[in-house]
Amino acid sequence: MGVEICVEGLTKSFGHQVIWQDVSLTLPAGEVSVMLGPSGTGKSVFLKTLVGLLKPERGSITIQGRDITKLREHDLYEVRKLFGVLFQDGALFGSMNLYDNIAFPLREHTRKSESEIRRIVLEKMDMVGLIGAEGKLPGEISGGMRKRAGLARALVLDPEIILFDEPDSGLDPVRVAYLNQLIVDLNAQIDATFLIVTHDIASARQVPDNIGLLFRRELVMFGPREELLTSNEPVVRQFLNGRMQGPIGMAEEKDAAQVEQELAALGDSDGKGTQTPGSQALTPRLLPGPGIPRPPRWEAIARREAALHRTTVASA
Ligand SMILES: Nc1ncnc2c1ncn2[C@@H]1O[C@H](COP(=O)(O)OP(=O)(O)OP(=O)(O)O)[C@@H](O)[C@H]1O
Repeated sequence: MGVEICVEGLTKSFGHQVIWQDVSLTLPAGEVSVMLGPSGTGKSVFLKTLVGLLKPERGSITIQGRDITKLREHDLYEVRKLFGVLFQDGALFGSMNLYDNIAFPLREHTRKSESEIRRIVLEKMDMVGLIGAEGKLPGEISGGMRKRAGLARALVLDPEIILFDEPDSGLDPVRVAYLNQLIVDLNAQIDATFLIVTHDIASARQVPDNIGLLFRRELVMFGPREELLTSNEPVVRQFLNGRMQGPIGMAEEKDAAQVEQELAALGDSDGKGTQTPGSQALTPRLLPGPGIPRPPRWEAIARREAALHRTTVASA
């Protein structure tokens, strides 16, 4: 069914370098959340901290009533079984064919028979559209197929939470569209809690229930997709529109006067986000494919989005 992850007051540093501080958010059970942020703002560090690979200095991460930042290695090992992680390059073993790569967690962490393992591996390969490629080596297949193989491997232990680290990196737009559909379909089918780190704005607009944005060592915003997409907060707007004008600079932050000037030139209020709330366009959400029932939460989301649409139309 997926589990909720509740993060409170989380701070992570490496030596004197604070990566982010006082991050608080709740990833709702079974929902898809996306974490955005300029390069180097610590999105991958956030994923690694959630899964217990990095220890934060302060704050808590509560999963099923336990603060995983306080767990000893043995208990952490148990909690990690709740997670499936899709690393950027799929993180496959180059010398093993896809079947053995995907079977690996089952052989390592369970006592299932080879026939049971075969059933599970083929089921997951089917879910990600890789049937027939069992004997291929990772080096013989495309980047998109490697991602899907990594995803099948992340699924074999039936995780409650799946973390995706830039699943779309290095893929062409068509492969990204297929992968996004696969993510939405999978979420509807297995109901796990998904957190996706991505730079792809089109994906961030269409796929998640919730969006977060890390910037200047802080979580600028985290909330329902429609709230972020219609937000007038300058950092959020700049990032979601992928433009140069705004608080986010090439290498460092810009000064306030420059930001104000740029936003004024764009006709974007006074740079302080004082436009009418909800005046930004809301991209339609990506729906599960034919034959895949929509999860129950979709009705409530559709009502929320329709209400927001009515407000937008009324204020236009
Ligand atoms: N193990 C580590 N030790 C020291 N510094 C680290 C470590 N891991 C990450 N960092 C630093 O943390 C910062 C954030 O890195 P991270 O990879 O999480 O950023 P990101 O937002 O995922 O970037 P990108 O979008 O470019 O992938 C970087 O400055 C990086 O050098």
